[in-house]
Amino acid sequence: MTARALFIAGAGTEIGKTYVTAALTRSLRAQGRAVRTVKPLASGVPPLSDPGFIESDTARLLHAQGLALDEEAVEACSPWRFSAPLSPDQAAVLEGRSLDLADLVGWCRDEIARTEGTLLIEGVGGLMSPVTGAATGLDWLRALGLPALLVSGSYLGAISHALTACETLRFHGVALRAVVVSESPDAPAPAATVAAAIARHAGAPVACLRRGEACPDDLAALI
Ligand SMILES: Nc1ncnc2c1ncn2[C@@H]1O[C@H](COP(=O)(O)OP(=O)(O)OP(=O)(O)O)[C@@H](O)[C@H]1O
Ligand SMILES: C[C@H](N)[C@H](N)CCCCCC(=O)O
Ligand SMILES: [Mg+2]
Repeated sequence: MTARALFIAGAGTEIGKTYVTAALTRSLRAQGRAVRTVKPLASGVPPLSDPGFIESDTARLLHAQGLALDEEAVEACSPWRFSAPLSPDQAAVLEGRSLDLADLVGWCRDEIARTEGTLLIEGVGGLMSPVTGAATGLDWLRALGLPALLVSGSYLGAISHALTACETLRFHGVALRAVVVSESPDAPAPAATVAAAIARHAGAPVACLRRGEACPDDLAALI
């Protein structure tokens, strides 16, 4: 069995990838679709025993899948976890560890092969944030050959960040399934206005997720 898989990339960090991925996961599950959601490489994740773990991407994604927060589920969702809230390569160094792109790609390929239904893979930081000492998130995405869902914010500057990421994906031949604008706090323009500006140049459908909103049906229908 081979999953229909999608890579959730970011125009930057802390802009809503996990929020959007969790919302999408809930929406697909509510429609009765088989979905598995993973964040293979995660930095800023304290140990499971730490009360702060509940705020981690791994915890949020497990919660969206209705899974228990136990060691087995955590390991299956995020096999490479680092405590420091830094670029993962730097966080790994602080723990005297390192990560090889081939291992990360191999793990994802195995998940794609054994998952039934839809597999959502959340990336790390922005599209070109480092994932190892040598490789970026774009290298990871290209090696997997998956289509991308690009998550953007709506803060001032987000339009250029999103379109720069769209151009980079296009240049490297990565299929862009859709862009999702996740409303940033205190943004000076409505998220819908930012989404419309991105839509004029993105060459892909653009959806908008207001603060606290669930996944819009038109976005779930694209996945
Ligand atoms: N549309 C939204 N509504 C409400 N809260 C949101 C929304 N988008 C993002 N957030 C909140 O903003 C914060 C950052 O979002 P999130 O963790 O999804 O970013 P990220 O892109 O996944 O970051 P990272 O690069 O660390 O993976 C979180 O607290 C999240 O819950
Ligand atoms: C800790 C943070 N929330 C993410 N997990 C990692 C973001 C790395 C960004 C690196 C960069 O592009 O400068
Ligand atoms: Mg995240």
